[in-house]
Amino acid sequence: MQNKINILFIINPISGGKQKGQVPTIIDRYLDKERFSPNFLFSEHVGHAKEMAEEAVNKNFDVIVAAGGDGTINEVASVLARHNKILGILPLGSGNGLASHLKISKNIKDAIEIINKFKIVQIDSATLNGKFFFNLAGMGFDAHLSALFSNSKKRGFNGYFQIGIKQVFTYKPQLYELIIDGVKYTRKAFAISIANSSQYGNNVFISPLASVTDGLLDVCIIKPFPLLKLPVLSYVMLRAKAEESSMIEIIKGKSIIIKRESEGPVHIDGEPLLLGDTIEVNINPLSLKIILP
Ligand SMILES: Nc1ncnc2c1ncn2[C@@H]1O[C@H](COP(=O)(O)OP(=O)(O)OP(=O)(O)O)[C@@H](O)[C@H]1O
Repeated sequence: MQNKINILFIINPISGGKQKGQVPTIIDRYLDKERFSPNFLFSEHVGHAKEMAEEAVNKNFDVIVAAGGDGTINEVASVLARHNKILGILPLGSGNGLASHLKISKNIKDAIEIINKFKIVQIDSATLNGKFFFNLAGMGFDAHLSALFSNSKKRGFNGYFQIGIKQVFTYKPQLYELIIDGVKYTRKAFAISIANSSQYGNNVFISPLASVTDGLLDVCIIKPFPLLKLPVLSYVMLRAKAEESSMIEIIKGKSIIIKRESEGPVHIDGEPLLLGDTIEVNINPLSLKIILP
């Protein structure tokens, strides 16, 4: 008989605002144990999933499953991309942007079935000032919101929505200078998202035609807009119509430099970070092995 594959599940107990105590039991029930030998660890703080993933790759784990949202995936995948190991996803986050783009079911039993089938594909990753991201990074309103969200006790889609709706009334657009594959653009923007995948999560699309295997990033510039047009912007994103809308400009590229008015927050896969006024983003084509449907 072939050796079993050592697979580690790193579970974020707080992602998505749902209890995860039963998750190991459920995985144990549905995972193909002829093929896999499972282990389970819960993250205890920000950065812990990354530390555990580092330890695991040094201990012969070839597959690590991030059981959480985009932040958990980011911590685990940042390690796996460097070590050429395989990522699995159980989407148990609030937005689940990357998992939604990749059509990984949010039903845990179905998501485990995807792992059982063990189809491995390579996708692009990107770095922002040297830090990996896999779904979306951004600045402007997005980053402002994710900084507030991470300091609040609210989680889940409703949490995001409640904070977002208050902030949209007071946020002021910023001026940016962008150099995308050597071409210069000056734009005032409400937000700039740099998209590897198509969506923030919860089927809110910023770049509906984005591909995680095209070797390109989509720089999505949300132009300043009067508040009266907020429902239109919401419609555009929920109906995946950014390409047809005059409210969003999308420029594709591999190498992006953005100079902004001042230092401030950015977000990397939804997790906020304070950075200086110059941001550099690059794509790493087909650099992450991942289990996909
Ligand atoms: N035990 C813990 N206590 C507090 N924070 C944790 C713990 N374990 C992990 N974290 C942090 O929780 C944050 C949020 O995780 P994650 O992004 O997976 O969930 P989410 O925000 O609910 O989902 P999504 O990003 O898909 O919207 C990450 O920054 C992660 O580092």
